[in-house]
Amino acid sequence: MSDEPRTMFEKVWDRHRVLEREDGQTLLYVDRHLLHDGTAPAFEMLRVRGQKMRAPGRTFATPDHYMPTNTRIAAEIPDPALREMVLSLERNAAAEGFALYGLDDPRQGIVHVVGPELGLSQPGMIIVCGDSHTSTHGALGALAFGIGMTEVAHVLATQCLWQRKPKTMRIGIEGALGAGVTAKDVILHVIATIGTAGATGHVIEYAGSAVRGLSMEGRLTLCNMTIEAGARAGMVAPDETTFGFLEGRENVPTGAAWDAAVARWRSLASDPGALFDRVVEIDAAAIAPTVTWGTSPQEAVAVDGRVPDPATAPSAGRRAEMQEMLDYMGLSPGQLLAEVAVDRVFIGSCTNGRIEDLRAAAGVARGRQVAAGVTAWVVPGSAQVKRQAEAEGLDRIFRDAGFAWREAGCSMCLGTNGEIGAPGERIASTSNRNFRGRQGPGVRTHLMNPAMAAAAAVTGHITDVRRLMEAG
Ligand SMILES: CC(C)[C@H](C(=O)O)[C@@H](O)C(=O)O
Ligand code: SF4
Repeated sequence: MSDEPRTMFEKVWDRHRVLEREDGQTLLYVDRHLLHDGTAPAFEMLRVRGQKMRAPGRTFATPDHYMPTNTRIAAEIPDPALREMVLSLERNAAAEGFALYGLDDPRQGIVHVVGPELGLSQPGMIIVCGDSHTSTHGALGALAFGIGMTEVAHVLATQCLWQRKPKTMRIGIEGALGAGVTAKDVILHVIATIGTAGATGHVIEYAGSAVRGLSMEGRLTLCNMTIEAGARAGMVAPDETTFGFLEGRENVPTGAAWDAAVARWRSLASDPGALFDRVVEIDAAAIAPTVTWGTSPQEAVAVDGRVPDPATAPSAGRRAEMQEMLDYMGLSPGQLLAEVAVDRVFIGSCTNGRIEDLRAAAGVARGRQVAAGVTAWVVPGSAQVKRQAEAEGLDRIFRDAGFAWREAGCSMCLGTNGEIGAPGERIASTSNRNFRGRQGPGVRTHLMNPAMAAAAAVTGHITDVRRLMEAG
């Protein structure tokens, strides 16, 4: 290895290289393979080839996408195809011998909440999963990315993966975040700044004082939505926040092995002078609580702002695109965001379904009532988050305010098992994708942070949570 200063990404990449192919692809060793209940086709590929899994001990699974959040009994899944997804994961776990945190396991949950929570996701690892939001785990200083179904089969069979080396991007966020501004607002602001294709082909390292100041939950939210900027992965250098979060978790080393791991993890940070292919600077103080108005995560503005006017678009193409989004969203140019009424509220997902998110939402819901005509759901990101919230009495706060308190899973983020809105309904959602029809045919989604979603629930319209806080 040369003495050139290296980025954190390069250090992790170098340590996992098995061999290089002439066409520029690298074979990487995979430390952790996470599976969810959409993985059945990959096991079918193995069966067809007569292969067995290479390293079941490095593989961990949990049902999340296709399990409804009003029951824990797979037999009660109404759609036979979805039921089969969940049941086949159980059969494959039994046949191949990998760990399954099933429906009756206190560790079940959304795979991207469960990995960090159980200490399966650790600094310096390569972590893959057949799911785009695998970028989440990079918050711990891992190189974590989503892979396709044939790649899942390849990892199951070999524990290795061919990849082309991505480019690197450093996003520095310096300064202090304002009142009511969360990691969700930071990432929506980043995506609005660089665009949904802004980081295509890159691995982003988030750095700067505002990132250092984020909790682990906040960093997980930041890296989670990195994929919505087109990036391959997002990473944050491990520090005291990371170590404090990991220490004592189920799969984390203890005693002398812990000390050795921490020493190794400290050396992962990008070397001074390491070069990135692209550098972006963001002023933390310029970030407001942010809400999307369109049908792509980049169409986001400050909550105290107005719906943009297509007349101001820089090109005819963009003007037409904006107009189409406004038509779908049922919004008018120049309309105040804070005047837009909502029908439903969804608090949950791998972006914002962690304990800190539920605490923030409960802080707003406490002593208030869900507005008449609004249906509001809280769906914990994992069974462990649910138990913790219940131990803190958050479920009572939500229920007393009129929110539904559900079992852990992807739920309305993905919209399976009828956990969707009705056509034309508007949802304030803490999830990560506001694509057309994502939360049901004709449904309009506004992405925002958990406190703002709770504020929308109790006022019945999009609300600047800072105003609600001032009002007491
Ligand atoms: C179903 C799954 C493969 C998909 C993904 O890859 O992201 C889902 O999690 C999503 O959020 O749309
Ligand atoms: S919560 Fe949503 S984004 Fe996350 S894995 Fe599930 S469906 Fe995908």
